Amino acid sequence: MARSARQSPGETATIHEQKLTRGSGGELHQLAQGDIPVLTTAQGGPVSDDQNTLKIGARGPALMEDFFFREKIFHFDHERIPERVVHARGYGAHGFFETYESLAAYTRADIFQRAGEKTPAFVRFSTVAGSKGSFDLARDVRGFAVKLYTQEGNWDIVGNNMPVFFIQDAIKFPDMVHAVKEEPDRAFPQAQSAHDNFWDFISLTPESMHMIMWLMSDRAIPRSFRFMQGFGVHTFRLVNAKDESTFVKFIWKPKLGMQSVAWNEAVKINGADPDFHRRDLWDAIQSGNFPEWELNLQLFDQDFADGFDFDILDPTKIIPEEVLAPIPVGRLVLDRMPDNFFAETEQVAFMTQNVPPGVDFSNDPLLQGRNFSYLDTQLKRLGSPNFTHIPINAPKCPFHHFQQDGHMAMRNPVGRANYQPNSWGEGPRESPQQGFRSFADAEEGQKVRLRPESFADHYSQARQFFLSQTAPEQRHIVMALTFELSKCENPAIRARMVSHLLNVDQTLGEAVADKLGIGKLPKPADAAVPPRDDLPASPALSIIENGPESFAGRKVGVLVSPGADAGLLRELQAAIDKEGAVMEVIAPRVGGVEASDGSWIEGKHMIDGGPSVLFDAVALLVSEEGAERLAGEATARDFVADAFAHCKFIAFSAGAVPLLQKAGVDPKADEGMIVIDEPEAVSTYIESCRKLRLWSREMAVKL
Ligand code: HEM
Repeated sequence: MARSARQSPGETATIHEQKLTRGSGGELHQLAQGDIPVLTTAQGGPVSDDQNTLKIGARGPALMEDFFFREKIFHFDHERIPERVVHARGYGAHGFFETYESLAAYTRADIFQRAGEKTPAFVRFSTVAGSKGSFDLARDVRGFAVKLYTQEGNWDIVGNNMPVFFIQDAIKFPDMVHAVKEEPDRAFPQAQSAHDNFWDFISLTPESMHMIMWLMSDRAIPRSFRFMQGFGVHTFRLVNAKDESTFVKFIWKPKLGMQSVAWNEAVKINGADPDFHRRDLWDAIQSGNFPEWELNLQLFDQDFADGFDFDILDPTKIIPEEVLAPIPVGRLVLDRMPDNFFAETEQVAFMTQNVPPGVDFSNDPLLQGRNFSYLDTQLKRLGSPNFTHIPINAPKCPFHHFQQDGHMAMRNPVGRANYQPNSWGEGPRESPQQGFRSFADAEEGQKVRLRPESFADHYSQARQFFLSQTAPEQRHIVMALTFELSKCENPAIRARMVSHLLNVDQTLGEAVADKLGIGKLPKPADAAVPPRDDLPASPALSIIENGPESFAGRKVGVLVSPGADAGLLRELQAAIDKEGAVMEVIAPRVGGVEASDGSWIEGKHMIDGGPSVLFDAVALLVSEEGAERLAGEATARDFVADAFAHCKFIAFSAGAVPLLQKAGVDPKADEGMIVIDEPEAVSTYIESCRKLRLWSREMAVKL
């Protein structure tokens, strides 16, 4: 009888604390033993060697017969699915929605019938333009897509962190997305709107001007997904048990308040931590700090719609909160990260047309188009009409239908009847009482391709948004437009955009023209209808005006050196904990430093890997000798100079002065520079941090 050749030799190798087995070519093998299961093929067959293909002799050709290798590589070769055509980069989390009070007067949706009802939820946040591997701090809209697994099927509110959109009709969506994505001949820029094609399209699409104000504002560079609002954008309907309809707009408001970063900071964050937003959500949820939003409804009837300044079907318009107060109706809490990113976050399929009975659509032409697009795109992306069989997409309520077969059918019907009506006495059957009934709106008219005249005002609300911003926020809009347009090679596009900005606000147009070096102001663009200047400012639109007055959920970076005051660090840690914030230590070496009292301070970051852009505020707890030494390092000087330039509150021990000076920062520059040699000063520092940023410094640093 022939004996098989030796397959895997068994010499032991010790790599630090790991005991492995060494193969004949020096490669390492980890063997199953104890509780560690045996590796198998996808068919369940146990595997003996996962390091070497099957060959003729150790140096010979590989064999087709190696079914294990072939299965492994075959599967790997097919791992990728198409990324989303938009919103490719995203991050999701599980949680629940809790209803405050019954809304039965407005809707028969089961989710709103009982106070205290908890409905499972999955939320995916995203950027729009960049591909799956792009960075988090792009200047971009953020997707805010919520899937509510209600007792009457899945309800998806597929929203954004801005309440308006670029275009009024879905037929323009492919053009708009083509224009913003990388240019097709050169395949760049990635995840950036700062290029000719985007601004060419925008400057020829005046309906986008309101959205452009939002996109150029700080809303486009949020500090965290946790600090963003979300909007359903369109007008929807709620329909009650008597089939009466109320118009509704959906708004999510973050409990921790809104916050954004500065553009100069965003650019640096993208280099320091391209996963900044992901990591932030992961860290918060894993540490039990569950982010929360309140769902607010703006409810109105036909009379309000008829009397409102703009068409409520136009997705480039808002209803200001001062005109129609939002009503909080429930809270959304995110308390669990997915077990597997691909299975859940990547495969989740949101669709605007997923609404339960009691929620209905309006005729907004953008929404109507979306209702077609999302189903279509899921088939392309997930590859089978059975994408609802994937657990993240399956309803959590009982469901019964006659759809069958197709690729990867996981839930297959049992029994004889796969049609109805049938005479087998088998269901499921329709229910006029429980089933979805479209609101029976009276519609009639000619079949036309027409934009309503009521959509023609493109500038008034753009102006209202701009004038509702605080001075620093207006400056940021000017700087954002200047930056973006400076990346356009074609001067005609820059000038064309300025011609629109003059219609939004004369000072805005002039400021951008000046910064771009456009000598002669262009004529204001021809407006379809004259822009209004009588819309009152809406303070609700400003982030700064609506600050949280709390530092909860934020992060302090503490730079330490050998000889740092451990007692002060403990005081600081206690005060930050009490505030509901997080402290992280940055040290010259990640292993940490010895404090003045001989205790050891662990580092979370090394100075090169922990720049101040990763933190909301910083503290410099360094000895004088440590400061002298750090002052010789560019990363340490940048740490301080950036924190100052980004208008952050800076606490420092007296020893830190040489470092501040070498970084070009005057220790007495303003009230944002706080000496903390005494424990009492720690509370002054934390109180200051509640303002989040000292924007009054901005003019001095010319951010
Ligand atoms: C108010 C306007 C819009 C908003 C708020 C919006 C929001 C979103 C969000 C949040 C996502 C990402 C969903 C996720 O996280 O998986 C998304 C994806 C997508 N949107 Fe929109 N969108 C808008 C307009 C449109 C329009 C007009 C169309 C097409 C006519 C469209 C087509 C798509 C497609 C094809 C995807 C990719 C879906 C996927 O592959 O899963 N969107 N949109």
